[in-house]
Amino acid sequence: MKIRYENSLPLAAEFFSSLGHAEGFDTGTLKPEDLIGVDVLAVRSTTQVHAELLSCANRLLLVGTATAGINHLDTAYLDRAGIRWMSAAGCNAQAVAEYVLSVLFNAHKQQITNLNNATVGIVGAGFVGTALAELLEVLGIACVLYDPPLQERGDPRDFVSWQRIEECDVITLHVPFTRNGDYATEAMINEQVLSKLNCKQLLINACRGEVIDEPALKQRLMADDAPVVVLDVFANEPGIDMELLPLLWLATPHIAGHSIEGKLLGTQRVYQAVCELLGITADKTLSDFLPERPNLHLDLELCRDQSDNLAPALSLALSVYDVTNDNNNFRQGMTGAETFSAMRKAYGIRREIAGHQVDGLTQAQPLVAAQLAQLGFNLK
Ligand SMILES: NC(=O)c1ccc[n+]([C@@H]2O[C@H](COP(=O)([O-])OP(=O)(O)OC[C@H]3O[C@@H](n4cnc5c(N)ncnc54)[C@H](O)[C@@H]3O)[C@@H](O)[C@H]2O)c1
Ligand SMILES: O=C(O)[C@H](O)[C@H](O)COP(=O)(O)O
Repeated sequence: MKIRYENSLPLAAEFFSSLGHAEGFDTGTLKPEDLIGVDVLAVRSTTQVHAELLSCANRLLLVGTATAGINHLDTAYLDRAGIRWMSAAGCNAQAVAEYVLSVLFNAHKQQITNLNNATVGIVGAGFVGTALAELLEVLGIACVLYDPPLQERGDPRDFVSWQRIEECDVITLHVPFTRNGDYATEAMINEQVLSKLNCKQLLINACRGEVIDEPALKQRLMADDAPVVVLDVFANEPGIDMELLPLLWLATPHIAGHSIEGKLLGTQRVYQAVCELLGITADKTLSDFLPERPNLHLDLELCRDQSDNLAPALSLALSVYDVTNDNNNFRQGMTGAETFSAMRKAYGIRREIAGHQVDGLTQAQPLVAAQLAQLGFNLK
């Protein structure tokens, strides 16, 4: 079994080397002839797997992407060619949900959005949308879901109309990037939608840049009553439109899903698919590789703050991950396509909430303790 893997899959050598001859390649360097004699190709979203790349592949059985998104795979071609493909669906849903939570807590802190009486409109109620809705429910923050494909398939949850989404205080996008079909998402946030949003509304995109019509967004953001916008993803990455950056409240270089757990789970899912292909048991688990849990200390004064019951969760969640640090680093370092890719490559992937232990709580704070435990913190 010959496996080629993109070097950005963390621990790929550890996972794959016992399965056969496993060899890494740097992003952007894989050539069609490198796939001669290869059985498995493992990538992340930064390798476009299309007919031309696969033109010399003579024994390819499986293409696995260690990501949630699949728009970098030509799945129609793979199906026609009889090559199996798989994605790591849901691997980084918690990471993206925690990214959005960090945005929301910063918006609350800076009085852009009062989360105590705001409604969050979640567009796309798959793995990420659902993980986010669960966090918001624990915190008592109102949210509504919009997902016509799921609704049509009989998902029993309550869904709202698009019109209701446009009225939400926060609109957060968690759909795949699709160009065809009844529910194509390409430019679903277009000039018409943007014209209905106002400066009290917050729009977050952590799915794919192409879901927003960027020229229309740029135009809209130049007006006085423009919505507040946060982008983790951009059209044409890594060669993004630099003129957009000063118009955004927060911007990050497509790292919403880059948690340690999310990335390792992505690699593990591809490893499991290869084991299945070989008919062997997948015996390597994430706990073999995850580092020790860091400790956090909760300031008990925050639990006594009667004016804002979100204060303890906000403080802890932002100490786990504060998106404004990534925003600052991005703005300081970003000069063009090369630095966009370099920043993503060098990103110090973070641990998720569940990877943290919290001390400082006493039996006098049972409600706060219950909320933090439901958010995923491990209480000492
Ligand atoms: N920024 C990041 O780092 C990052 C990380 C993970 C995922 N993503 C992106 O986010 C997307 C969503 O991730 P996921 O894991 O939740 O995927 P998912 O497939 O579980 O969920 C996507 C949901 O969107 C719904 N949907 C499709 N078209 C729609 C439309 N027109 N309107 C409303 N809903 C629609 C689907 O029915 C599905 O329920 C991925 O496809 C990926 O592109 C980005
Ligand atoms: O689709 C996904 O899973 C995410 O967008 C993922 O975080 C992308 O990360 P990359 O593959 O570019 O490292």
